[in-house]
Amino acid sequence: MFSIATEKLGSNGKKPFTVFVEGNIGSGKTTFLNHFQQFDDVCLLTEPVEKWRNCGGVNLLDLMYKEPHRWAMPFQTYVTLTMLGMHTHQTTKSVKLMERSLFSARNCFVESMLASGTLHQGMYNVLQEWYDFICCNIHVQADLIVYLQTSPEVVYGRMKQRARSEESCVPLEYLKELHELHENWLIHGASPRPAPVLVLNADLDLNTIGTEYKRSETSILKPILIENTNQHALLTSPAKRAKQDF
Ligand SMILES: Nc1ncnc2c1ncn2[C@@H]1O[C@H](COP(=O)(O)OP(=O)(O)OP(=O)(O)O)[C@@H](O)[C@H]1O
Repeated sequence: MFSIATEKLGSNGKKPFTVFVEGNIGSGKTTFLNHFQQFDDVCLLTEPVEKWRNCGGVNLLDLMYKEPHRWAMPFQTYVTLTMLGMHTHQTTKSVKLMERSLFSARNCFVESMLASGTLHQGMYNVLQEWYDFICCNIHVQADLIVYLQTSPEVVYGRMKQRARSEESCVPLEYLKELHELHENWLIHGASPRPAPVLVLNADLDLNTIGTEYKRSETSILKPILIENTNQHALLTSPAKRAKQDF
């Protein structure tokens, strides 16, 4: 057994407060991350979809949808690798905000692929051994999960509208199944949740969702707010004031 050192300590001497943004396809994870661009001390890690679309010139996402029985397994192994890259990404920022995680790949996508027969039981078992190995040997920081909760019909409409070529054949049924798997995991706790879950209503459209995003700010920016309060307290402490007066 060996272990791999991951997270570098942040500038404040602590590991970054790590938040996973989870939700169905088209739930607005990228838009949610973009909202936090305005905060300097937040490291944003968007999902590596572009890597999946171009793995050395091969579009694995497309192949996975076109020939699932053949490509689901290599696709999942690449998802595992690229997600691990995000989990072990080092930052000196106080907060790390990630789009998805190894946990949603494991608890939602891989489960769905086993149930539909896309993944053979043997392939599934190999993936489970990888996840267990990672869990035991690599520190995966998790402090909060933001669940962008949607209804399948709403995200189906958004998916059709954005018309990503690889997703043209994705049926509403698949989104319903992924929705149930997210709900079972994040709301009902059918699989272990690595951190507390904050649920937001992501059915709202772009004009009204800002209030939902704002609602999450205090929870996500907690370490920054605490740090600022401490600094403020230091600046206004009697000793500091005396020094300033002098
Ligand atoms: N572990 C996985 N296994 C299979 N497919 C996956 C996996 N993770 C993501 N995908 C696929 O990758 C594509 C991107 O999906 P995802 O929901 O992660 O992002 P998104 O829809 O771009 O996010 P959003 O619209 O919420 O910003 C989808 O077609 C989805 O089915």
